[in-house]
Amino acid sequence: MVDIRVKICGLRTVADVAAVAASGAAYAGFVFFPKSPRHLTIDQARELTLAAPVGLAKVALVVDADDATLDAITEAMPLDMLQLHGHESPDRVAEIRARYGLPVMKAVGVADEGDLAAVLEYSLAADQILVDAKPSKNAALPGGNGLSFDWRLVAQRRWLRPWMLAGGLTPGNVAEAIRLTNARQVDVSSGVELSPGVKDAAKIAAFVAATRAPAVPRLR
Ligand SMILES: O=C(O)c1ccccc1N[C@@H]1O[C@H](COP(=O)(O)O)[C@@H](O)[C@H]1O
Repeated sequence: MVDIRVKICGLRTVADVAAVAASGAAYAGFVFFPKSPRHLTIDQARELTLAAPVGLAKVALVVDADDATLDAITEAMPLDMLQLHGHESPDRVAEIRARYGLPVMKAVGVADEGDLAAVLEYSLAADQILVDAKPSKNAALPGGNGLSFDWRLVAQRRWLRPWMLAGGLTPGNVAEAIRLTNARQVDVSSGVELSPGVKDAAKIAAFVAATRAPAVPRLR
């Protein structure tokens, strides 16, 4: 059985961190985007990252952040990865990667085949690509909307960089998403919540368990 690496994003409490660690997820995501119900202050995020056990990778999610914001975040807490979820150009991604010495995951929004060109564009600059659903034009958030895309668009894709599937995943659909796409990494936020920003330990455990289920057939 292939071990699928799971990222649970948008943690807001020490109990969330404990639930994610207990679930066997590989990554814990912390959101720095004031419009999000999952937004953390630097002090809040510092407390959560310090509570994370060794082995749980701590990911800071930012949206078009400037250097001052990134300086403040990276100086205040231990991090293992930066997730760029805005309109950062490939040059800006490379600049951030060099400046902070942390692996960078660039989010690419997908609604149709044409959007996949961006995966190649960012593959030289970023360490990983997050393939997420493209938000609607009037969406308040660039991610974390519980919106999925047609997974067949990324079925069996092989790219230069490791990639992670995101967008509208839930404990109920993640096994099928993995089966269809052959993704080795998955990311979820709203699908493991009781309400926006309120994570549920049982849903987190069920989500990770669903990625481990022997019923998930491998395609090769
Ligand atoms: O979660 C947020 O609030 C968020 C805010 C701004 C940008 C991205 C955000 N979340 C990311 O979006 C994916 C998909 O979310 P969902 O599972 O569809 O709710 C999530 O995993 C985060 O990486």
